[in-house]
Amino acid sequence: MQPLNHVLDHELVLRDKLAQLVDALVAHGWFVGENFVDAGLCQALYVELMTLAEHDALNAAGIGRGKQHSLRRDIRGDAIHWLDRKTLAQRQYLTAMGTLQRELNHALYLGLFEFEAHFAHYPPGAFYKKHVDSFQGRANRVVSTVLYLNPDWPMDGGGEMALFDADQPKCEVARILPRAGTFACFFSESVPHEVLPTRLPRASIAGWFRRNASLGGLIDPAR
Ligand SMILES: O=C(O)CCC(=O)C(=O)O
Ligand SMILES: [Fe+2]
Repeated sequence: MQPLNHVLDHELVLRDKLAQLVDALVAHGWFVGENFVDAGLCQALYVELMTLAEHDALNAAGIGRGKQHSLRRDIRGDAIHWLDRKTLAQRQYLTAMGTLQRELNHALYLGLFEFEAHFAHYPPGAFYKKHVDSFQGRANRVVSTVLYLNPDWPMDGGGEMALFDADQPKCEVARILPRAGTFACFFSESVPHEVLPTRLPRASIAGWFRRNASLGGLIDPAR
């Protein structure tokens, strides 16, 4: 059995991390934390994604949802695999996101009811042009998340995520190196962001907390 103070330490570290995340979301609309997710878990997720990539088990990512879905390599060049809870590492990550969902609902009354996420692999040269993850009036994606998985990332590796100010979308406010353990989240509707062209294979998990949005009797398509 773990000594009680050890368990309490962990609990306090988690509380502190979640409080920092919530404060940043409220103040700026976005949060970035380095070493935010356990290194062993990131390593397991990285191995899983790279194995999927080696076995051609990823699908070219598109834009738009439902009938509007289309492939646009001029807009985004990643290949994806939706998390399906089949491995322990995925279940551990989804459990952590469940904790974050409860905290966001508790602190910000966001009414989040679901989390969807996919692995993403950007081969050298790939990028994702500036966009927002959810359009006003169709706000079923409320909070976007990204966990980076590459064990090392050189300063000249490219592939950073640039975040832009919600009120001044031309104004870049952060540039994030995609290093394992770094976790970013932001409001899906208001924070424009972009993946700069990568020079190395780039591994991540993009995820979204959703609210149910059925439109005029139409059930919103899941993806
Ligand atoms: O991988 C990233 O840094 C961001 C990915 C992204 O913007 C998306 O998948 O919508
Ligand atoms: Fe995005």
